[in-house]
Amino acid sequence: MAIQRRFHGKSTDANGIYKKIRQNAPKHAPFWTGTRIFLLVLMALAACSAGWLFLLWGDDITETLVWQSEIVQPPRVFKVPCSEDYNKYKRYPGCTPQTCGRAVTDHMVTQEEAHVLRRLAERGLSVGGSDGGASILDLHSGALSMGKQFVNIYRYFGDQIKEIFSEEDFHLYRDVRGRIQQVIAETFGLDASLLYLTKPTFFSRINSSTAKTTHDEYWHPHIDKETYGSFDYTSLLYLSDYHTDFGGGRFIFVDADGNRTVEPRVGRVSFFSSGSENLHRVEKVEWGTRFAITVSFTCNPAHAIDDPTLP
Ligand SMILES: O=C(O)CCC(=O)C(=O)O
Ligand SMILES: [Fe+2]
Repeated sequence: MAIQRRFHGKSTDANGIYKKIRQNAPKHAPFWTGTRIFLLVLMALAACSAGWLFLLWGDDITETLVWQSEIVQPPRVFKVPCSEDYNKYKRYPGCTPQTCGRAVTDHMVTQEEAHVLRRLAERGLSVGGSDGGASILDLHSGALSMGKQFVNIYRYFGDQIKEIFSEEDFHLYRDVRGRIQQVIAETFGLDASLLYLTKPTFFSRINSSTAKTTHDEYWHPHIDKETYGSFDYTSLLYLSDYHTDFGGGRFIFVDADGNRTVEPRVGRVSFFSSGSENLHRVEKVEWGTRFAITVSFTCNPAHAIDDPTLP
């Protein structure tokens, strides 16, 4: 009852207020009608633009850090605060990440060099390859995906390996990794001689076929320092073009406030500190074939590996 009485009281007051508003309202309404139409048009335009942006960016991309069509000369650097991850490991002054971030440059490796490396990967992987998803070729350990497992390409082919790879190929591979090491050191303010190549460093080939084993599921979000242990800096050299050679397959940084992507381009080098500040994944490849090299670096000399040489 009490509630009913209060409701009636308020209702009477409210009626009075509405009457006052109506009395004070201007008699001519055209101004309001025009504004309403203007607002409706504005809302329709906003909805259309949102639709276009949706089509352009896909459903889960907040920002494209570098588009495939761009040519980035000096590294484009995006700083991010370092995670605590590095505190769990021995610190190496002059190398252990103190400034963290991501960077991309198209200026370190020419398109011709990238094409030579891609042909190397094509030849190596053509003799093996997984049953679906991603296949890898590691010139350091010799690991090559084959069906549902891996073989050692050097043992498998013996002397015939020289029919697949040449000294020049290996020379270029070593040279390119040296340049990448240099640009990482310059960008993060490190002493390049305190940075060491580490494992796994490998070529990847990804297509739209269904992965048959967990090894070949390349699309899961991950932190390189957790996944691989020794990594302090990860770099990726792309050997094929997003849009032209393959669809899907963009590299995505999975940040708390959204997803930021790097679109692969032949000769593009993308590099970043390997801790959880750079959680990332690769979008599923929808068509075509995507080639890349993951070149990894550590600050811990105990995890250093040598450059590969032809046996
Ligand atoms: O190929 C890429 O773009 C990323 C590969 C990657 O995340 C990795 O090798 O850890
Ligand atoms: Fe990774």
